[in-house]
Amino acid sequence: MEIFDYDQILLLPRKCRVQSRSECDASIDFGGRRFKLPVVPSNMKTVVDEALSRWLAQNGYFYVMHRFDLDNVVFVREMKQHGLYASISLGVKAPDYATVDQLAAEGLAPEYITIDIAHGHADTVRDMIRHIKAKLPQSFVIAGNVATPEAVIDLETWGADATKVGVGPGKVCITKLKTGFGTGGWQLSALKWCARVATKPIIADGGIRSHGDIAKSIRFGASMVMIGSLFAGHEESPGNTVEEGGALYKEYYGSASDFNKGEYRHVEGKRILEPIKGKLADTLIEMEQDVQSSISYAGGTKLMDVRKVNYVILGGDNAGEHLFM
Ligand SMILES: NC(=O)C1=CN([C@@H]2O[C@H](COP(=O)(O)OP(=O)(O)OC[C@H]3O[C@@H](n4cnc5c(N)ncnc54)[C@H](OP(=O)(O)O)[C@@H]3O)[C@@H](O)[C@H]2O)C=CC1
Ligand SMILES: Nc1nc2c(ncn2[C@@H]2O[C@H](COP(=O)(O)O)[C@@H](O)[C@H]2O)c(=O)[nH]1
Repeated sequence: MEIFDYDQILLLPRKCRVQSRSECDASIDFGGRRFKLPVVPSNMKTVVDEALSRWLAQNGYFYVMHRFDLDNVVFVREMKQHGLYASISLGVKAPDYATVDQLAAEGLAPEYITIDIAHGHADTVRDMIRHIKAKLPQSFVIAGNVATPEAVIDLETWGADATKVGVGPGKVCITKLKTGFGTGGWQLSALKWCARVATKPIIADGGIRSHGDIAKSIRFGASMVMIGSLFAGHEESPGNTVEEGGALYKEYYGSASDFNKGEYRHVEGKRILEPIKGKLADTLIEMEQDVQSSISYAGGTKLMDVRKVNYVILGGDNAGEHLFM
């Protein structure tokens, strides 16, 4: 098996088929809706909040609201009152079951539910998928996070409509250091490995450091890319603003950090400061333009044309050119 990460891969251009990059369509169909970009901000407290969720839904982007210190039922009700789709996160504990029951009792099926725990290849996730499918059969269920083909096969078999791949590649992640496990350092090849067996969409989660990594994720099998650090630090980002040495930063912390948990127990995340980088809407427009350019380099006109390109691995034992996935 080849082991590589984003910075060791370059995609190879194919003959251009468009007159202008504006002809390239970066949108994606995901769970029955079409979104402008194959990108979703991480469901973390310093990345997304209610206001951003509303804005993303109103402007044609996918979002997943986080699940911390939040009344999911109120959130879903308000999104629906605004005529917007609802996309929530759940864990696997008793209060999460109660949320599903209450949503079902009130006839408030969210369009998307993401079961979001650190070790998603677990019986607890199987049971939660089954509970959601019984109570809220209309909801599109995303389950994770996982790192192996076996896990993808199990989650799909248990009824997940999409899986989320990535254990430990995140910028504020310390899972690798604390546990010795994960896809940190080889996330892109883990994605490729998982995509080989997937029959449903995959969300590649974590490790994106530049916009070109979005096209690389699509090339290796993702339908959607979850991004934390590149989205944290915008003017609208929910993290607190911190001034240091005359410069302004926003805090970005892991969901399994003591900052998020409120206690130092099973900590697998840390806090960093992200330089403030302007408006989120501008970054999304730049991302769309960059993905359009990726599609044009792929010799295509639509996002999935990126899947057709060859690639090279730079350096290391696996270095070489690859004609097919
Ligand atoms: N993508 C990634 O690499 C990672 C992401 N995270 C994020 O942090 C947040 C908190 O995650 P999490 O701690 O799972 O959520 P929860 O605190 O809600 O825990 C979920 C359940 O899974 C159990 N659990 C957690 N980790 C393990 C494990 N390694 N083995 C067996 N059982 C486990 C917990 O029990 P108990 O606590 O008693 O063990 C609990 O019952 C989530 O948003 C998650 O996505 C966290 C780590 C890695
Ligand atoms: N191991 C941990 N992973 C975490 C934690 N909180 C969030 N995450 C994951 O990171 C990505 C974002 O990665 P980035 O490289 O884009 O910044 C996020 O979507 C989660 O999957 C954590 O505390 N520990």
